[in-house]
Amino acid sequence: MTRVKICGLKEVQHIEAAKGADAIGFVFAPSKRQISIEQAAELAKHVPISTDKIGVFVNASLEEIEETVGKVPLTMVQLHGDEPDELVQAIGVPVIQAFSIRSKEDVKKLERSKADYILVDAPGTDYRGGSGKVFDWSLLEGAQVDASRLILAGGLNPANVRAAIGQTNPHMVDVSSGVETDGRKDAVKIQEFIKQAKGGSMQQAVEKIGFFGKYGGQFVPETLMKAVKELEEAYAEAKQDPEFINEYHHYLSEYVGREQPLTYAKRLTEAWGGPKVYLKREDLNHTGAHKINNALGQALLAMRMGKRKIVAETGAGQHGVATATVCALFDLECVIFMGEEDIKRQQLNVFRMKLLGARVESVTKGSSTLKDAVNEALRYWVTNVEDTHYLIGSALGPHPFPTMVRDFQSVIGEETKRQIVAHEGRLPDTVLACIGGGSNAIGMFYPFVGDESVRLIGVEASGEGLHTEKHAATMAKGTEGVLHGAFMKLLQDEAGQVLEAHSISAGLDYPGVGPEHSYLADIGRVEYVSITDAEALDAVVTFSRLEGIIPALESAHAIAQAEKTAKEMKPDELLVICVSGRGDKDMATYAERLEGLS
Ligand SMILES: O=C(O)c1ccccc1N[C@@H]1O[C@H](COP(=O)(O)O)[C@@H](O)[C@H]1O
Repeated sequence: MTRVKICGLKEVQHIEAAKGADAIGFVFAPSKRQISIEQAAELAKHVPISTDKIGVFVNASLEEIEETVGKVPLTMVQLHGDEPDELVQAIGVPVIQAFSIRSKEDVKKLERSKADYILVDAPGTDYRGGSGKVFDWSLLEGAQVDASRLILAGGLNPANVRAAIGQTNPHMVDVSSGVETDGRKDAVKIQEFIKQAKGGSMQQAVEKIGFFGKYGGQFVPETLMKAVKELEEAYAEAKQDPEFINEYHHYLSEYVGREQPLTYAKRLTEAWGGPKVYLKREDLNHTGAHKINNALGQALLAMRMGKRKIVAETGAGQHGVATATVCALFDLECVIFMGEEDIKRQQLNVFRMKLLGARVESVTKGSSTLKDAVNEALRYWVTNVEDTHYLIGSALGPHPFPTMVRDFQSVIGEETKRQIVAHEGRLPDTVLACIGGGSNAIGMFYPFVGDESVRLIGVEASGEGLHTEKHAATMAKGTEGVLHGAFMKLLQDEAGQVLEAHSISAGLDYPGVGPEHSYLADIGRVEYVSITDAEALDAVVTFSRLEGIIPALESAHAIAQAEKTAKEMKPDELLVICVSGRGDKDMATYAERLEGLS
C-alpha cells in the first residue's frame, strides 16, 4: 500500500485534515510555506504518534538540521537542495534526498544517492520545491532504485495520484500545491488526496469506525458500551497530546530500557547458509518481553482517565507480569485473571505477579487457559467499570483495543525499520513474528505494511499437528465469528462454540487472532504459517546454542519458521526475526521436555 505525505502544513486544522496520511512535512527552507522551529514544535503536538514528521531543508548546515531535530520531534529529514553525501550520511535520522527529474541523466544521479529514501520531483521554479509541476514519469522506467526507497512528488493532486501510483509504484507519494486553494492548504482536497492515494484502504476504515475491512467492531454487552466509548474518546485525545506521547516515550527509555538492539545473528546466518539474519531484541525489555510496551501505554491512559484500578488477563504470564509491574510503578490496584492450567505451567510468573503486589485469580472454567481468563476479566470489568480499566494484553477485544495495542507495540517495527536502514542501507526482505492474539507481530509488521517489497510472515502454533485437534492454528483452520468483543477468525465448531486451542506455548494457545491480522490475511499482505510444539523446542536448542539467547517458547515458533524460510532465500537478502521474549519463564517446560539433552 503506497504511503502518503502531505507537505507544507502551517495550520492545526490542516494537520487534523491530514489524519489518515502516513507522514506530514514541515518546510524550514525558503518558501511561502516556510515555518519557524517554534511553530513546527507547536504544530507537531497535534500530529498522531504513528505519523512520520518530516522536516524539509534546502542547503542547510548539519548544525541547523541538528538544532531543528533537537527541538522538533522529526522522524525524518528531507533534503531538497544540493547537499553533499557527507551531510546525507551524517544526519542521525533517516534521510530523504530530493532529485529534480528533467532527463535520463538526472535519473542516473539519483541511483548513486546514499540516502535512505529518494524523492523525485519536477524542477523548482521560485523555490527549490513545491512548484506544483509534474515531470515525465516515464523517465523513471528502468531506474536502478528499489521501489521501497522511492518517493514520488511534483504536481500531484487528487485527480492524478492514482495514475501516478499505477505508473511508478512508489513507496510514498508527496503532495503540497495539489492540496491547496489560492495558495493555502484545503482540508477537503487533503482528504480527497488521501482517499484517492489509498484507494479506500484499511487504515481509513479502522481509524474512522473501528473495523479492519469486515473485522473488528464493538460487539459488547450494553453495560460495557459506555466504558468502551469513553476509552475510544480518551485514546483518540491522548494519542494527539504531546504530553502523553512524551511521557510514554520517557518511560519506554528510562524504565523499559528502549531502544532495543537489532542484533546481527552471525552464527545463525552461517549455520542456515542463506540470508543475513537480524534479531529484534524484545527479550531485553524490562520484565523480559514486548508486553510491557503496551502495559505501560495503557496504564498511563488509565490514569489520564482517572482510573486507578486495573484488571487484566494473562496466558504465559508475561502480560500479567508487565501489568503488575506498571501497577506497582504507578501505585495502581491490580487483579490478574489466569487459567488454572497456565498457573501450573507458569508458576514463576505467578509468583512474580504476587511479589509485585497483584492479586492473581485462578480461572477454572472451560479449558482453564487464556480464552477463559479473557472471559473472566471481561466479566470483572462489566461489574467494576466505573473505576477500573481493562488492560488487555493483545491486539484483541472491541475497538479501540486492537488499534491502541498496535500503536503501543509499533515501537518494535519503527525501531527495526530505522535500525536495519542504518545497518544495511535498505529495508529487509523478510520479517517474521509469532502470533497468538498477535500483538508483537502487529507491532512489528505495521510500520512495514506499506513497504510492498518486505515479505511479512506471521507464525502461529500448530501444537501437535494440524491433522490433530490439538493446535492453535486459527489462520489455517479458523472460520469467521465474534470472540471477546470483535469479529475475527477463530477456532469454532459448526454450532459456533469456541474450540479449545492447544500449544506448548501458553502465550500462543488462543483460539482467535486479532482483527487486523484477520484482515491482512484476507488481502494477502501477510502470510500466515504454523510451527509445531516439537519444531519450536528444536529451535529453542539451536538458537540458545548458536546465539547465546534462550528464547521464549512463543518466539521459538518464529525462529523455527525462519530456518525454513531462510532456505528459500539468497545470501544477499536480509531476514529479521522478532524475538518477542526471553525463555526464563519456560525453564520448567524446557527441563521437562528437553530432558536428556546432551
Ligand atoms: O513545499 C514547499 O514549499 C517546498 C519548498 C522547498 C523545497 C521543497 C518543498 N516542497 C516539496 O516539493 C515537492 C513537490 O511539491 P508540489 O506538490 O509539486 O507542490 C514535495 O516533495 C514537497 O515536499
